[in-house]
Amino acid sequence: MQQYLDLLSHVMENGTDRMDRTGTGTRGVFGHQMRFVLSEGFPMVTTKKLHKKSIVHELIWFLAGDTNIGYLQENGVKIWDEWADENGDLGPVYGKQWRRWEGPEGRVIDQVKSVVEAIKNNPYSRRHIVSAWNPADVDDMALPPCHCLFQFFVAPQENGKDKLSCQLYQRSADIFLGVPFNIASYALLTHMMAQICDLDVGDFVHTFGDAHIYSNHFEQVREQLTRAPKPLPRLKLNPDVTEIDGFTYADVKILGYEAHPHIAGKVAV
Ligand SMILES: Nc1nc(=O)c2c([nH]1)NC[C@@H]1CN(c3ccc(C(=O)N[C@@H](CCC(=O)O)C(=O)O)cc3)CN21
Ligand SMILES: O=c1ccn([C@H]2C[C@H](O)[C@@H](COP(=O)(O)O)O2)c(=O)[nH]1
Repeated sequence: MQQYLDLLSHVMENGTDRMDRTGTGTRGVFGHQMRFVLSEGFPMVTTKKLHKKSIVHELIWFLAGDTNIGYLQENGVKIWDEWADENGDLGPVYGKQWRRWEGPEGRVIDQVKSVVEAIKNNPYSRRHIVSAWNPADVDDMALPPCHCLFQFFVAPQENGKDKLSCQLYQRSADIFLGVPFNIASYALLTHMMAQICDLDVGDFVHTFGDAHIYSNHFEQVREQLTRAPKPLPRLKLNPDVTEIDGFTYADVKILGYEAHPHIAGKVAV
């Protein structure tokens, strides 16, 4: 995960200090890109311990089209608690847009299902896109989507089997708390999509708009930068799952995850 450590030190050294919506203050850059070759290991940050549970349950929750934190709470995942209303609702956030985008005349679009079909039937298309950024709905969301658009790309390999890559555009990124989750989440999604479409995994490309470190995370970041990255774990998905809606928590195994101790930080609300 040298790419992640490079981003931390790049922003610490070259970022611009600004005030932000939460009143905390950030140091940030505009525009950055990281690339993870998924066949080399599962990109989970090793310089602080991450909660596998939060990452996997959150993705399953997005894929279920759910926008109420009830499922997360039942599974001990608290990362969305601060943004939910008294009924646990977040408004039309990721799950809604991924699975039930509402178009004109009541048309409902399942972007995830459409992209699975398109990858299977027309793999080299340049239109394999899912957008969570729905301008008509943004004002009703508890938080406008940060990881707002992703695209898949299928390419031939010498072994004769095609491979699937994914690129995410993240408009706003909390590098210390959010980004380690976002990397692992999209890497997991890419593995799931590849299995469903009978493809190998290619790269996960992570592209950022405003990539920032909150000022109350500087100390934690300095600590992390003293730590040496460890070898990456491997992901093992249950090979019997053949549909994107078929994955449960038990179908996702992360093997050999060795990390430095957890470093706590306050989330800016
Ligand atoms: N400021 C901010 N940063 C974010 O990363 C973020 C938001 N807001 N709002 C919406 C979601 C919620 N996300 C979150 C929220 C909290 C943690 C967090 O507190 N992480 C701790 C504990 C993790 C756990 O309980 O599993 C960590 O140490 O990673 C991470 C991501 C990502 N998003
Ligand atoms: O998946 C996520 C979700 C949120 N974030 C961070 C990025 C920002 O620090 C805040 C959102 O605030 P805005 O004012 O709406 O940009 O949450 C993240 O890094 N990853």
